[in-house]
Amino acid sequence: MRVLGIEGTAWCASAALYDAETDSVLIESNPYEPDSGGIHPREAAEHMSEAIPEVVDAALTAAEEEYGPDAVDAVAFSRGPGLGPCLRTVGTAARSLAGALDVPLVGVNHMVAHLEIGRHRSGFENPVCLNASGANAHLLGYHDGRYRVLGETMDAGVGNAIDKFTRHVGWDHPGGPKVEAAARRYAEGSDGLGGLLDLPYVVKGMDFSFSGISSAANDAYDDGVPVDEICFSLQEHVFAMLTEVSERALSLTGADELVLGGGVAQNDRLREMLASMCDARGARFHAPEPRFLRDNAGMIAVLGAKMAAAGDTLPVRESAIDPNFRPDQVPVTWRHGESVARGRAPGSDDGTDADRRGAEATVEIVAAGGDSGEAGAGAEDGDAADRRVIKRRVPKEYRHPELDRTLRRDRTVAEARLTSEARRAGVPTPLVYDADVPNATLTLQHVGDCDLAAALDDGTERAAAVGRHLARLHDTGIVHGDPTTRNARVWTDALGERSTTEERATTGEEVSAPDDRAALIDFGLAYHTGHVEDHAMDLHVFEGSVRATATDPDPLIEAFEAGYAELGDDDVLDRLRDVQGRGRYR
Ligand SMILES: C[C@@H](O)[C@H](NC(=O)OP(=O)(O)OC[C@H]1O[C@@H](n2cnc3c(N)ncnc32)[C@H](O)[C@@H]1O)C(=O)O
Ligand SMILES: Nc1ncnc2c1ncn2[C@@H]1O[C@H](COP(=O)(O)OP(=O)(O)OP(=O)(O)O)[C@@H](O)[C@H]1O
Ligand SMILES: [Fe+2]
Repeated sequence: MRVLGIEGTAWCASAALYDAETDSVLIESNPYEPDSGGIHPREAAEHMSEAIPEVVDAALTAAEEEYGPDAVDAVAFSRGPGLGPCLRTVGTAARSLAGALDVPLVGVNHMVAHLEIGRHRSGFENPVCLNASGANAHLLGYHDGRYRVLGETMDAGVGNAIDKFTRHVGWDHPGGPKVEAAARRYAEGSDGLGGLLDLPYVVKGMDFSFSGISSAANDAYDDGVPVDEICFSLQEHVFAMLTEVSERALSLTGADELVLGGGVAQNDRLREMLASMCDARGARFHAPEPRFLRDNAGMIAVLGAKMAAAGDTLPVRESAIDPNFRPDQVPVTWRHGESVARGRAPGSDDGTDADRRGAEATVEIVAAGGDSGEAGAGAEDGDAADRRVIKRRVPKEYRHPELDRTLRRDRTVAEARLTSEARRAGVPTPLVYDADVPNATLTLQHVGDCDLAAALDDGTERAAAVGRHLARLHDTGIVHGDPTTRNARVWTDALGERSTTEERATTGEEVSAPDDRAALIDFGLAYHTGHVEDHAMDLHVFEGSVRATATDPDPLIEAFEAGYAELGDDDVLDRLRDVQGRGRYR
């Protein structure tokens, strides 16, 4: 099969021919280069009108020279996301070409193409994908016929966040390569260990935000901080955030393969950090060559061929473009019926016997021994009575040592403090026996029999309990920051069997029986806030983790929201709808 692909979502007019038999890709591109400032949508659309016919003609001529008049079996095009006027030009060109050649039309989601090209080139079976492009930044994982958005930016795309700073400085578009060069200059001038500006680092579970860091970088420039130092610090923070959430996604899904896509993936430092993180956890990492990273029609043609082979073609009347086309809207027809093995099924390692490794920390489970009065007072009844957890936030090689120290210290302090505060607010959490801040190590009570992730099949009661726990937490002005199915621990004995005395004794509250079936752990990203938006994000993060790991997420999510509604604020649930409805592809 040979497919002609057309791309033109924003800046790159491109056409490509993919020959599936030889796995060869020929790409013809013509980029739009703004005279000043960023991408102007009108100018970009004018560029597409001129350049798309040219690149299509060049690709088609090359195809017919090599393969004769029947060179093309299907025409694939980027349907979205992207700028409406640009997408319309591409759509029109694709429809008329498919008509003229009398071949099927394939509508490709541009972000899924950024993912699939990495999967295709690496040969990985079921990777998590980090899309680091101009207008987007998100993590995708395949589950049950769809690519789920495991985490994403809460505001700007990663390239746009960097370009916002370079525009402020007066540099030409695109800014990313210039920031990379300036950062390298700075690192070389200081043996890679140059001082780091303190910039906002915002991660909530697998979601993240760049708006604060772009503004802080602009302010630093206005205050006279040398621009190379700002570029270096900007990269160190932004890419560490992306690497951290990627590691969390690997940990949550149990995947052991990561692929990278998008224009920002051309950055050496980002690739270095991701490779280092994967190496440290025994995962495989792949970033395709640069011509497949920045926007290009090669990736559209390659995915187009897989879709066409699966019969996933479009009648012209249904081929409208979609500027807000999300990757999780796409039925993944070309992987239909695939049973995908994970390195480790989510939650299969239930943490009862083995030592654990989360995304941030190693967790060692130890017997407290007979010498501790504390453990006797607080520990669970039954077999696990004497077990404790030693949680060490290990240094991460991939991030700058200063940032690494700060994050490990701050999170250890936050976790010790807020785990205890939450407990006082009536939320079951482990007792904190010891906090060794210089070594970023906590000694905690061992709670639960397994992670909620391992008990989702029969988890509605527990999901409701987690909803009530978050409502109690929010009511005291705390957000958890990372309430995933791996950060809720549950007891697996039959409902009602377990005594509730311990919780009553420690919280002073009469908890209903199902509520002590689940405890919250891992308060390292928790903080105080009364903002409805932050509370809603907690719910959003939990639901995202359920969607990423449960076979049948809807009843769990319903139970979770009902639990939250019992004790929580309706405004938060309303805001959750808002958060969910917000398209980020503008
Ligand atoms: C929807 C579609 O139109 C959009 N396309 C897009 O954003 O172009 P892409 O080629 O994936 O990425 C361009 C971005 O990639 C950045 N970039 C390019 N080279 C870079 C480098 N060496 N370091 C950092 N950023 C870089 C640019 O500054 C620019 O922000 C997308 O994929 O989100
Ligand atoms: N107090 C505890 N009682 C029982 N098990 C625990 C406890 N603390 C941690 N664990 C186990 O260890 C795993 C990792 O712990 P934790 O989530 O605190 O680490 P982390 O590295 O911060 O993880 P992540 O960032 O991936 O959520 C948990 O999913 C759980 O299985
Ligand atoms: Fe792109």
